[in-house]
Amino acid sequence: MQNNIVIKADNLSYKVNGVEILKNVSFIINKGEFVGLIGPNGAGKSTLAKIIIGQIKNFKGHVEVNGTIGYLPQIQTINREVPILAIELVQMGAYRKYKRKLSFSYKKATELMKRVGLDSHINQLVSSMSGGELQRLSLARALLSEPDILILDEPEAGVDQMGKAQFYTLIDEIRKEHNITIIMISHDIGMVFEKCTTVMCLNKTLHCHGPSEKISPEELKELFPDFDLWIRGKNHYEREHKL
Ligand SMILES: Nc1ncnc2c1ncn2[C@@H]1O[C@H](COP(=O)(O)OP(=O)(O)OP(=O)(O)O)[C@@H](O)[C@H]1O
Repeated sequence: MQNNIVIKADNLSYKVNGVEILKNVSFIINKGEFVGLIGPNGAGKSTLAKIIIGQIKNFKGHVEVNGTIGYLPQIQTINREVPILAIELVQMGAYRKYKRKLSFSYKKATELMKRVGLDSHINQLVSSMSGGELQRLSLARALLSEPDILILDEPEAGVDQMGKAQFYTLIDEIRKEHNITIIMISHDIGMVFEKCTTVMCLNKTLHCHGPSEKISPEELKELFPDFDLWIRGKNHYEREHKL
């Protein structure tokens, strides 16, 4: 694989109980891209992410990953009832890398919590944190193992519009600071077109894929026939904020 390619997928297909979830999906993602992965409910976005991270193995086709991956699952999957402190949740991100010696990761976890704006929450119970705070906490946890690629599954769920915009900006800054590649699954088409360098539109097959400015509203309308928010980027954002 060429040096600048971090993920190469060839003809990925996946069925569950005879039902086709993904069909002949092929793409290349280059180092440093900020990819927005969009598509309607049930399009196969999370399934594709699980194939890339190696959680699903019985697919057809081939996927090659050049680098380590940090994964932020959907926020709803985090069990908020476990009595654990915020800093401990972040340290858990080093579980594999430091082989259980969590004390090694304390300093780094503290630095990352500061970077995501949670320095005053270090000793707070996870159960008492807000949705937006929890999302940034998960980001710090995923960054602890210094991944080359970060995959985020709907990080904006449960976060208000302003929180969303701040989170996307934070992700973009971190992408540049750490020189990492980001794949973000999202339902916020406007935000994706504003912040991501590349857009992938999936609905079982890959409908369109390319630089965000090259994807036409017509292509999006084809994927989201009932969707009236295809007016891209800034216009959509300004409308949302009534600027
Ligand atoms: N283990 C499974 N058993 C049965 N069906 C599954 C399984 N995993 C995924 N599916 C189905 O595959 C389809 C794609 O699911 P997936 O979660 O990948 O979609 P998605 O694009 O991430 O959707 P959403 O935007 O709603 O989160 C859905 O119809 C889902 O019900």
